[in-house]
Amino acid sequence: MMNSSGVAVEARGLTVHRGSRTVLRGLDFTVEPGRITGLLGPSGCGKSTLMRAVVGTQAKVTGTLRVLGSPAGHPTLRPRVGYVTQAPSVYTDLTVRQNLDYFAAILQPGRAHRDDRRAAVTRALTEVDLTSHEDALAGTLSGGQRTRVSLAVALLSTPELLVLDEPTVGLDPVLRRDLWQLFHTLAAERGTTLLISSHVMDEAERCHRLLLMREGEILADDTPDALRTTAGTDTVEAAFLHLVDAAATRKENAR
Ligand SMILES: Nc1ncnc2c1ncn2[C@@H]1O[C@H](COP(=O)(O)OP(=O)(O)OP(=O)(O)O)[C@@H](O)[C@H]1O
Repeated sequence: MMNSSGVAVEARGLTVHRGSRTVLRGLDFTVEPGRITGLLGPSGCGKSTLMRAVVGTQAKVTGTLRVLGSPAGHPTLRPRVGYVTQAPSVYTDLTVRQNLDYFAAILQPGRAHRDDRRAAVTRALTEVDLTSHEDALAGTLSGGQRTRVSLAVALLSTPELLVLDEPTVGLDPVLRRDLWQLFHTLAAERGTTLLISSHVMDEAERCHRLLLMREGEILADDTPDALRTTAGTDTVEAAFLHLVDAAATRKENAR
């Protein structure tokens, strides 16, 4: 269930401190439901921190952050929000199916749900195209395959919001393309909202909307087309650089 304003995520004055540093600085943004929003920016700009805040695992968060109509991290959001961290979280000594069986049993414990669990595991394996590897030990999989196991775990509960932290990093072009196809299928056919981080600017073109970040601030919140048009550039990467320069000039003039 979305909130009354039809927004999947809404942040107002979102600020996060890590150690003695202010890592996110009073961010205001929204994430549209049923769309793919890309969170792009250079390494260290705060993408993972923002995602951790959205899924409710980040400490020292101030401001307003509402997710699917509830405060971020609210217990009722657990089955509604899927989160895939940068490091794939799989048990290397279990097979692919055993990994999924294990997480399915946490989500839906008890004998009464055995058939539902089996169906959910089979569906998730199919979605990430790992059916042919279901009996392989996770420890013997490639990095990309492990990422897909993590993604399958996140898909077990058919989440309304899927938060993916650099899911395509280190993958070959074919796997990257296949994963992006899956993301678009999830948005189009299931109405899933996806928030996906990347520091690879060419992935920006695959998103419906973009949040461009730099040094804990949001430089732009728009569609790839609108960003290119406004900046008068051919690519989102060039638009990003244009925005960085404009922000630096504004700061300089404000001194
Ligand atoms: N535990 C911590 N204590 C203090 N500062 C931290 C901690 N973890 C991260 N930071 C700082 O917070 C900032 C944002 O980090 P974050 O991991 O959110 O960036 P990112 O954009 O996701 O980077 P990357 O693309 O490299 O994953 C960085 O400058 C980092 O040094």
